[in-house]
Amino acid sequence: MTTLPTVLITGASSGIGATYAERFARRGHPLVLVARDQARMELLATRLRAEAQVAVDVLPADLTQQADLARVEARLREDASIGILVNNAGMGQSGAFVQQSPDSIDRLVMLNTTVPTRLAAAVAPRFAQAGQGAIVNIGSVVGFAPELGMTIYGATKAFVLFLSQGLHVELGAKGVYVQAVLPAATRTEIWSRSGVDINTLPEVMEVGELVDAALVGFDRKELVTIPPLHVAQRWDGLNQARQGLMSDIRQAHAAERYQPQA
Ligand SMILES: NC(=O)C1=CN([C@@H]2O[C@H](COP(=O)(O)OP(=O)(O)OC[C@H]3O[C@@H](n4cnc5c(N)ncnc54)[C@H](OP(=O)(O)O)[C@@H]3O)[C@@H](O)[C@H]2O)C=CC1
Ligand SMILES: N[C@@H](C=O)C(=O)O
Repeated sequence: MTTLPTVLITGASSGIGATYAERFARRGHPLVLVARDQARMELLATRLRAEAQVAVDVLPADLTQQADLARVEARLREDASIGILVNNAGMGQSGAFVQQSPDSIDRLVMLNTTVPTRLAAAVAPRFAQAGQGAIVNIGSVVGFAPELGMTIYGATKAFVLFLSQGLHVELGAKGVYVQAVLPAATRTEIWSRSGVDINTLPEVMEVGELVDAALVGFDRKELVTIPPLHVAQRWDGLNQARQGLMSDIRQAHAAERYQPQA
């Protein structure tokens, strides 16, 4: 009998993370749940142990606190049963750019960028050494859309996409699978937590549909999975345009249009 890898999921107390926990439990994977709300994770863990007969550990952590983050990193480094990391914990942006305080900027950037990077860095050497393992990073289509006015949030999600692509380049050949999942508006608490009434959004995906679609991409070993993107060629076109742009970067001289006029 093969033992399925344990899945460590951050932000597992609600929304997308809790739904990943449920889906991976149904597939028979043991779980480690990470978030701040211990009572909520214990309830979920009790239900999943009973429903799916899997081992579920609860690891409470405020990932914006260095000591808590270090504990989760240590678990990822030392627990060889963990074979899948789902970097899902994240927060939305409350208010416009000019309303941000230094603290709110630090928290948002840390949770959405530093934390997934540090956790990936904690587990990657072990996965690379083993020649297997998966890192799933939850980005957002907002990372494509500065027009939406969620400047810092969108920038963090653009970072998550780049991080995932870079990790794929560095770790893919070593047997480590990396997936970026880019949801659009999905029915979770992130909206109320950031002061947005979800009922004002024109369209919202249900969280179960989002995670099931993301897992279709996971099973196909897709690098980038965008469940709400209905025309897949749009992504291919964007990627080709990016590669075309790079082929016209010649670093020895400035382009003709920037040559000072005599
Ligand atoms: N819902 C949407 O429309 C979209 C969401 N996303 C992304 O999906 C991911 C999950 O969000 P979603 O499920 O929607 O929202 P939720 O608010 O439901 O979930 C966020 C999770 O992150 C945890 N979390 C928040 N702050 C911290 C912290 N400081 N330390 C540890 N855990 C923390 C929360 O748990 P606790 O409070 O217990 O700590 C919760 O489990 C995020 O990265 C988000 O950016 C992307 C695109 C669209
Ligand atoms: N979670 C949303 C913004 O706050 C999104 O990424 O669509």
